[in-house]
Amino acid sequence: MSRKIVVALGGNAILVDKPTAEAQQEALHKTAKQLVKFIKNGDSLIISHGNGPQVGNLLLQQQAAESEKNPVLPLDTCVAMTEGSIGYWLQQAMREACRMEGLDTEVVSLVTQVVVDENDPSFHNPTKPIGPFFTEEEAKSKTDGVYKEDAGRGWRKVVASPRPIAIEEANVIKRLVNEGVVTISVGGGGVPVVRKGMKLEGREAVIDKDFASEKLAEAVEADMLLILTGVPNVFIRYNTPEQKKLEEVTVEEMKQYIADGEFAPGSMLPKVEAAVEFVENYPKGVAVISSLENLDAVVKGNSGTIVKK
Ligand SMILES: Nc1ncnc2c1ncn2[C@@H]1O[C@H](COP(=O)(O)OP(=O)(O)O)[C@@H](O)[C@H]1O
Ligand SMILES: NC(=O)OP(=O)(O)O
Repeated sequence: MSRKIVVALGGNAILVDKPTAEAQQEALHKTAKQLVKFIKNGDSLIISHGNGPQVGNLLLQQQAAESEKNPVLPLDTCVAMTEGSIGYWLQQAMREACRMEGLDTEVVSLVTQVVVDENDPSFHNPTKPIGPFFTEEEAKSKTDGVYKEDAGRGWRKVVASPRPIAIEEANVIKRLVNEGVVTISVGGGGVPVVRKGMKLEGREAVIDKDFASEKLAEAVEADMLLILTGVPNVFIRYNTPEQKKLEEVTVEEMKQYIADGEFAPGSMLPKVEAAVEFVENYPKGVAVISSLENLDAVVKGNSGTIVKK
């Protein structure tokens, strides 16, 4: 049976070790070889991806070269730039992976605008980590914004991350999906915009790609929201001797684990919250959190952490 699958690619699908264009393209070629298995299986793929490391690096490059003739561009524009660059790498990789399997599937990436509330409290409380990791000492000497500790992995710049409300280009994405085109959209969470009468205005922020992917999954009425990250399953009591793998979990059970504080805010919590939100808002669908390495089993539908009504 053909399924509509929104797959949200996490950091390790794009940036494995080196942040060079070449290394990221190589990682995306490996990712595409895995993802093409869904297409071979007859499924429709609706792809989204993160941009946290890339958008932070782009800002640093701009700051390093700043002059009157070469000003630093606003963050919403930088999100659009990274959505474009990663989208380009990914559409090239997906097209090649399809051809290698004898498939002539069309692939397109779209710079997507995502509507947010201009009064979202996150504009006054930055939480979204971007760019490279620093030591505490390095971070405390920075003067270009707020730096916070990121889930035990080091210190990173943090920026506002409003919740997505609607995807401006949802209808065109749906049309492309219905025509059998593999779409790459809401990359980096999409460009944050607010509605001002007839106009859309960009806002300096980075939307969480898991929440934006959830909105995308609702918009296309996906059978599955698949969040791919660095672990094959979500765990409770993670990183302790009593850690336990979650396999099939109901929305109510997952909500209880969230309330018990089982998931780290900067890493696993947004994924679990996005999974719960999708199944609550679109109960016909399921949400799966797993890793690229585990994809063969996920394609068969019996692996990863599966959140169901
Ligand atoms: N409860 C948990 N269960 C599984 N992994 C967890 C948990 N808490 C934190 N993690 C870590 O969070 C990571 C996912 O967050 P992150 O790397 O920020 O996401 P992304 O893959 O989108 O870049 C996992 O690879 C794992 O190392
Ligand atoms: N925008 C976003 O959520 O990016 P990461 O997943 O790379 O943090």
